[in-house]
Amino acid sequence: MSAQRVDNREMKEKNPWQTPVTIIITVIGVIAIVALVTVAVLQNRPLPQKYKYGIVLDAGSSHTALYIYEWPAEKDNNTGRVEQTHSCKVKGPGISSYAHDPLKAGESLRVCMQEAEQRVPGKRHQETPLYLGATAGMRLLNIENSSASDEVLKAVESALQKFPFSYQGARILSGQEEGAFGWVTVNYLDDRLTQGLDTTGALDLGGASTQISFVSEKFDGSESPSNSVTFRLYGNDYNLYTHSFLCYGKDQALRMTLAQQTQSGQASILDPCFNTGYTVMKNYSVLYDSPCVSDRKPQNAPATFNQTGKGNFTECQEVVKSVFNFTHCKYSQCSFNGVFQPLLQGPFGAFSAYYFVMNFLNLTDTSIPLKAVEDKLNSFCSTPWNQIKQQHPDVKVKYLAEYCFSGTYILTLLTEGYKFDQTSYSNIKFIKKIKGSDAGWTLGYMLNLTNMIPAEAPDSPPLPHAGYVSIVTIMAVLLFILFIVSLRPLWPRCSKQPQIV
Ligand SMILES: O=P(O)(O)OP(=O)(O)OP(=O)(O)OC[C@H]1O[C@@H](n2cnc3c(O)ncnc32)[C@H](O)[C@@H]1O
Repeated sequence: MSAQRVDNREMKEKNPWQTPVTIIITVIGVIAIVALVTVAVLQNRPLPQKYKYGIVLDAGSSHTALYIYEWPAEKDNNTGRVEQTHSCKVKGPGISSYAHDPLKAGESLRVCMQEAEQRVPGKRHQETPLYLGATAGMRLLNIENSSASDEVLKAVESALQKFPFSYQGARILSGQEEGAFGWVTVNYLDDRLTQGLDTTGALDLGGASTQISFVSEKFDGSESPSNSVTFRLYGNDYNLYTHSFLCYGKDQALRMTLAQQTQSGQASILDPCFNTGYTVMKNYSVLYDSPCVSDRKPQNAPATFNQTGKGNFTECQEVVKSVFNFTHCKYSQCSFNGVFQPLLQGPFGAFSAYYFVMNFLNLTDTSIPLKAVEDKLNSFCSTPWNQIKQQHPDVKVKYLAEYCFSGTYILTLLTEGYKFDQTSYSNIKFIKKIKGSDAGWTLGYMLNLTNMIPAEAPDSPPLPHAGYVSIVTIMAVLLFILFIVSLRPLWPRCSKQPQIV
């Protein structure tokens, strides 16, 4: 018995693992490593995300829409992070239609603005920039009656200032800005700018104007400087070709085709761009009340005329072509109306009315031959109006009645106007949204005004949280192993027989 006790005591003395100092060192080592990993996990955990907001009102010719954008607060300069979180369509017509009662233009925005108050968190209201940009409807009103357009903008401004956001102004965008910001939006949402990828062109068809914007190797801006916009974005230089055709939005283009058909001031017309059986009475002074046609109003015309559908695509295309001027061009090449256009290049995103119309007509597949597009339009235009109405009871009658014209106009604008051929047509994608955000000029406008697209590429991001934690954990485990190995001389040799001294 007593010999065994002596043995145990001697084994303890030989095995330093069992000495208090070694135990304390080991415990401290383990605690230090656990603390290191814990600090790595806890301290570097991302803080709960805070967001910033921006509001843009698109005051178009046909209507106004409000968009709310959101992005993580600490990543203003990062890429592809701004998203549209809400949109609101203002009831009623565009603000330019309130020229005779400007206060109503301001009032019309109230419901959507109240919605924005609900959607943006209260504590962010004051720092949220609010912009209103007016497009071709107001451009036309400004041409026609500049004091009326000033009054409308003033009324809109005072209505917007009543809301708790950081109001940044209401102004009329130039056609060039509208085209360029539409192009920025499309390429930003596609993540093409950050990565310096080849860009996508932008085709925007509004109610009163239409824009074409694209980058072409053949275009350096020298042949037509007024069509050139240069950008330096994320460290890359872009020389963008852009042109906005005022009056070539689909509503004003329709006016022009009607003006073309009523030049002799007749009391009725047989319109090939409307379905057979469609008939409506129109007012001459209302039709010609636009700078796009006002100088062509026939003398001695009656007050009204009857428009009756004839439903003939080929004849419709002839009327549509007559509103384009293809004869003079002082440049190496032109689209139409003597406007320079370089060679089409790359893919294109076509949005706004391009999408609404082609989507309705089931013509968004651009891989089909152009002949098939014509055939489909031919068949749609020749369908009697009654049948069209029966087949689409839920579609707004105004849109429904105009689809034959709108489809024919879009095909003519693209192929005869911009010179898309079978190959380049298949590079067009009709789009409404990209990653949840509407395609249009508003996002590009806000990104520009809030300086959210840097000229130079931002520094590469630090290690992500998960990577950081993994590295610290691996280092800690290695340290622990090293620590254990460094104590090797002190390891007990339990397998060996205790030495009897
Ligand atoms: O840019 P501007 O020229 O000022 O015009 P806008 O901003 O009012 O233009 P939109 O893109 O909102 O709309 C373009 C056109 O499409 C029409 N539109 C809207 N929804 C449509 C639908 O579902 N089907 C057919 N047309 C539609 C609308 O009336 C306009 O004529």
